[in-house]
Amino acid sequence: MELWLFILITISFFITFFFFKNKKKLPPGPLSVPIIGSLLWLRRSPADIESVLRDLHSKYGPIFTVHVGSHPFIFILDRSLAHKVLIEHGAVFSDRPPPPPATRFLSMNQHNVSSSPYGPLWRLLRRNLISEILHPSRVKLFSHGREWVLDLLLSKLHLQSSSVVTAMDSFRFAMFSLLVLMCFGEKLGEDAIKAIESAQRDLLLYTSKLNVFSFAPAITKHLFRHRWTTAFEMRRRQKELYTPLMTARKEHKNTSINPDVDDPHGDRYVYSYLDSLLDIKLAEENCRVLTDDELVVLCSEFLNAGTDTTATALEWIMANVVKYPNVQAKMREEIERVAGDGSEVIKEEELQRMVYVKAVVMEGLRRHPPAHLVLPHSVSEEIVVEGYVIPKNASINFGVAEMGWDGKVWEKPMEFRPERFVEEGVDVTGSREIKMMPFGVGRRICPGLGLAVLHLEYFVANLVREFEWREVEGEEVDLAEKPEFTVVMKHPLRARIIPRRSAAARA
Ligand code: HEM
Repeated sequence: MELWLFILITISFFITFFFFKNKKKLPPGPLSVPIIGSLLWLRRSPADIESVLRDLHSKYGPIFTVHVGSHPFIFILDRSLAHKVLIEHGAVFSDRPPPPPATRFLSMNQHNVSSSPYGPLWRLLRRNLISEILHPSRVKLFSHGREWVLDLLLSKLHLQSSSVVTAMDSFRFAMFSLLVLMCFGEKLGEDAIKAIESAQRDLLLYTSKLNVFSFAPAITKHLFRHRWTTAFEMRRRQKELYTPLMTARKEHKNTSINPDVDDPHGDRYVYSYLDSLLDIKLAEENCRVLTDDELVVLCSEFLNAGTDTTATALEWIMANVVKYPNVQAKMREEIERVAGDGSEVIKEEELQRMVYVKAVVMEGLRRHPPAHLVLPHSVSEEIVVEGYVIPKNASINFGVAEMGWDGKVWEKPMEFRPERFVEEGVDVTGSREIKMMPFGVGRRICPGLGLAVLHLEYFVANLVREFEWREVEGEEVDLAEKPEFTVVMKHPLRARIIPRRSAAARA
């Protein structure tokens, strides 16, 4: 064959190949300008991004694509389509996109529940978390911990009751202390908990700075090297704080103490999340146990996943309780009817009979979901949805807030009306139909759903029983939002709290 003919055939082959390759019809979206478009997108604030997504939804419909670099981000803001992909095609849509290479150390190469690919490791870690810690029978074992933390929280609030309280810090600390107990099995002192909390938080807030590594990692890794080393140093600090706790638990495991009897420190020994992780053997990797770095990553995930999410939801709910005295009065009436007006705290069994308290919590999660998007999903194989190709390298996300605010399902969706859940309950798992999805739906649904709802009901009911929550004179509660790790109140809740019973009655 002549050389020129060979070259011509080769060129035609490549042109045809790329033509067909590029012909894949991705969901529609704005034209992307390489590099400049990506840089502009990366510079946007999270608040901006949400309003852009809303505009793109009205322009392009229920599913659309945004390109950052060569990476397609696909968004679904429509309830029925979300149901179709997350429930009907759940096995395909439950993967996670790989993190940028420069940040892989944060998840120890995806060796945790939230970032591991849909496969045997994820199944093992998730099943362990649910069956050993988050199953209702296990959650019950920590009721003493909830009473302990509630008592600390109420005592702290009582000390501030003559002045104005900014509640969020106390809420976050309470949720964190509870999770530390469930994670390490120990009731640590306030200073120790605070040290771990600040190490966690520093790293968590810093991770948003690592987003730059998603774009041209070969270059950004050198340009932003300082960010990488800072995050690395923060992880080292975290490990330093965890090490004595891990050592204590390993020693406990080796001394064959009967877990059903009291431990040498006088506290009841309760099997903790860390204990369950120490018992894991990775079948796919010669049955090895988890390394210390992997234990740090998994414990850190447990503490992060359940703290800000629950504390944020608690703050939003209490903000509405302060803003709407009629809601507070109805709760108060129900609490008294079910639990009497004795001096004890509300018991977890009593919550089951508090229909209105439960409705307030659900309405809070619908109107103010702590996460407006879920964690990014990806598909395990290329699939066509509504005539569009969803490629394997795409990150896929879902508009949680938009779904809970859909006027086709909810009358006056932006109003805070717990009554809607008294008349008719809702299935937040969305298995038949999605009406709201504050915890995601499908195979990656939040495994902490039950624990989070229990914590919210327990703390909301007891906070309302203990204090009357009032607006600060001249300061209307402002429900403006600000996206951080979760979507928090732009102006944190400040309230005047008046004890409903004397300190003597509490004692
Ligand atoms: C109000 C509180 C909470 C909210 C609103 C919430 C919300 C969410 C959401 C939206 C997701 C992502 C679902 C997806 O990717 O499709 C998620 C995942 C997750 N959550 Fe929660 N969460 C809360 C509390 C908790 C608690 C208390 C824990 C555990 C202690 C927890 C552990 C996790 C884990 C491990 C994942 C990853 C699941 C997986 O990838 O398989 N969350 N959560």
